[in-house]
Amino acid sequence: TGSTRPERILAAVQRKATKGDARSVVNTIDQYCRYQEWAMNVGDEKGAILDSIVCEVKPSVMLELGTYCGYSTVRIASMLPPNARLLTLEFNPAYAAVARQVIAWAGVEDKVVLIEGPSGDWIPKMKEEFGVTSFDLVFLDHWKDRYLPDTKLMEECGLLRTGSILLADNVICPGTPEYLEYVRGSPRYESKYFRSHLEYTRVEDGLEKSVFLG
Ligand SMILES: O=C(NCCO)c1cc(-c2ccc(F)cc2)cc(O)c1O
Ligand SMILES: [Mg+2]
Repeated sequence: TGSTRPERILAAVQRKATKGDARSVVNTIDQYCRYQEWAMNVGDEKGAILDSIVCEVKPSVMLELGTYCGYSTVRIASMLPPNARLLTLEFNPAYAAVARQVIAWAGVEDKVVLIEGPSGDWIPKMKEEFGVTSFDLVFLDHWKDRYLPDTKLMEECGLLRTGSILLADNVICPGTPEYLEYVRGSPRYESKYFRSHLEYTRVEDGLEKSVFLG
């Protein structure tokens, strides 16, 4: 049995990135996925938009839905102050196993809590299990048909406060039509589209930033 794509990405990180240097981990993954084999990381172009929003919000408590290999986890964590926390949720145990090692190699494990399992099960437990009051910023990058149900669940569980920001990847490709319709049509959100491209390609994609108004 051969290696998996996430395992090959991890191998590239452990071979080429400087241990403890988060930016070199990010650059190594971008290099590998642009020139060796494509993978579904948010990537460098959309990643720069993500960086600007993380810098603007300066979240104390942030949630990422969909860890995959930990590329955006590392990218975000490298921009957070020491006392800030990034909770990241991954359903797929094989992805989570790789992400843990990428996060450790980058040296950001102290700011990251990686949680394995279904978002629908974990979101209602965030307060009791992780002492979360509300999220300052949520990055949605998991199964596209879970963006809307999980957003409604976060509302219902009181995990969003006035000013909480949702940042959603892939709203064009693969697309999240029901989610877009909801946040753009709801009086409870102020939404804005950041046009970009699908990671490492010329295909259109973008990020939707939605501020929860309470
Ligand atoms: O499914 C995705 N994420 C959740 C994984 O657990 C995902 C997929 C794609 C993509 C795939 C295949 C294609 F042809 C185009 C896009 C891109 C992404 O950025 C993604 O986040
Ligand atoms: Mg994505």
